[in-house]
Amino acid sequence: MGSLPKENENENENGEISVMMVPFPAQGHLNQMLQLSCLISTYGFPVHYVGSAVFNRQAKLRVNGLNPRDVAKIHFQDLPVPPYASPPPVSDPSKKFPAHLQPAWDAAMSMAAPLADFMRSLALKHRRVIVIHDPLIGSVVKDVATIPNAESYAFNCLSAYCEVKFVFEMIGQFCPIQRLRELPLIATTISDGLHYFIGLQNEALSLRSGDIYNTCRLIEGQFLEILASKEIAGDLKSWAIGPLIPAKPASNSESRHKILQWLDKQPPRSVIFVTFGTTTTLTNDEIEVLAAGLERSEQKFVWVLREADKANVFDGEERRVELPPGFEERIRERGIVVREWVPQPEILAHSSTGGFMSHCGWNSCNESMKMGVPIAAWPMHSDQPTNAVLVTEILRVGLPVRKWEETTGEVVTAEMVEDVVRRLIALEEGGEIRKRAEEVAAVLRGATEEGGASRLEMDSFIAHITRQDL
Ligand SMILES: O=c1ccn([C@@H]2O[C@H](COP(=O)(O)OP(=O)(O)O[C@H]3O[C@H](CO)[C@@H](O)[C@H](O)[C@H]3O)[C@@H](O)[C@H]2O)c(=O)[nH]1
Repeated sequence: MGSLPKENENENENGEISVMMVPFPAQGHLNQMLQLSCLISTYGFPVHYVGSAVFNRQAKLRVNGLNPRDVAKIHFQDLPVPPYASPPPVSDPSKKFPAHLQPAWDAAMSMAAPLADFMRSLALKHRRVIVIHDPLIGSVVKDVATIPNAESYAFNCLSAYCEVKFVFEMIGQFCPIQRLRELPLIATTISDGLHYFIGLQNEALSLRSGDIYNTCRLIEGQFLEILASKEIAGDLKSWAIGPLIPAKPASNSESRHKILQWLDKQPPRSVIFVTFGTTTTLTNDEIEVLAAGLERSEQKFVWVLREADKANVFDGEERRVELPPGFEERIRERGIVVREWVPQPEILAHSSTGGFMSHCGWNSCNESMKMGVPIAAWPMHSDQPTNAVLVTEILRVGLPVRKWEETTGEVVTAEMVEDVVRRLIALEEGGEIRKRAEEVAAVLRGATEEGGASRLEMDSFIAHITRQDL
């Protein structure tokens, strides 16, 4: 274990409480945990962000929409993990789930012992230690049960709608929401390895003292109520405190990214932003279809063409994904393709961005909704098909590229891409969806400002963890 971190002077006010954050090692989870870390730190607590050196470095490097000054207040604690394989992602249309990340997740399980030492060291110095962990990695904090003045909370990085589907699937009971029953089991969209891994976390999850959700009660209230029911949550308290992504994303670099400079020159709401998170590897056929569809739509676009992350993003070169011959020359006047990491929240917040073709990872959904950008939903795996239904059918802030349950494998065509891009950017239908997206954005922004619904729940969580009952 590294040397114990120092705590800032401005943290004295609440110095009797120390908070430890334990993220699941994958980008879509690291950044939500970092956003929550920064929010908690504004209440004056020392916040320790705990993980392997590689994943802590990744979280810091890819700070997303957060103010670097706020991130600087977080104490990153590197814990040892054994070496693990970092193979390249697989491009297989029938297996979209990033099973190549499993070695990193398995290695993270060995953090339990050093993490327990760290918890104990904090527990000696503070009245109470609060451990906030991703439910996907709950077993590494199981020693919380042996420390009288420590308690743990699960921070759920999925939509409440998806959590409902997931929970009823896990307990094997009849899901009360018919639309969720119609969707394929989540277990069929993840790898067997992750399925087994999740099973390992469940026992430790029973130790938690409450649940935190990165969503807003004003848009997902009915699903949060199901999750809080006696049948599911017992007597556990829960708090919906999101979406955590700042409404005005801060820039994390000195210079303005070239995509933002390009967007500066485009008319308002004229550009579709196309990107599929950090766990998607498109097949060559999908790349061809997407390229042809974007070209035929005759709309402006920004396309981030990246492969899924490797288990160690610093390990070797990323494979360069190739486009159909001549594509980039033909679209030069109205499109831009990049292959590197981009400031996604800033791009979504740009006034020229009029739509977002997305795989519907929960971060992307939250970012898009908070910035008021309508979504063209092309889900790939895991929670994404469920999120796609949430945003297109329930919240009505997007259109499906395809209906997940009606198609399988390689069936998105260039015509489908062309059609959805036109409808979203150029046709009246898109205007109506945009209006709805702007309404939802106003609700979410209000909720996360001081005195708003999500911020009040955060205040309530803070009041709970600082209660005087020890
Ligand atoms: O060039 C890039 C690429 C990604 N991002 C950010 O990376 C995050 C990606 O997260 P998300 O949209 O949730 O997609 P995934 O990376 O695929 O996230 C995984 O984790 C999510 C949270 O559990 C799940 O909802 C997804 O299904 C799962 O694949 C977002 O914050 C993006 O803004 C960038 O800022 N720049």
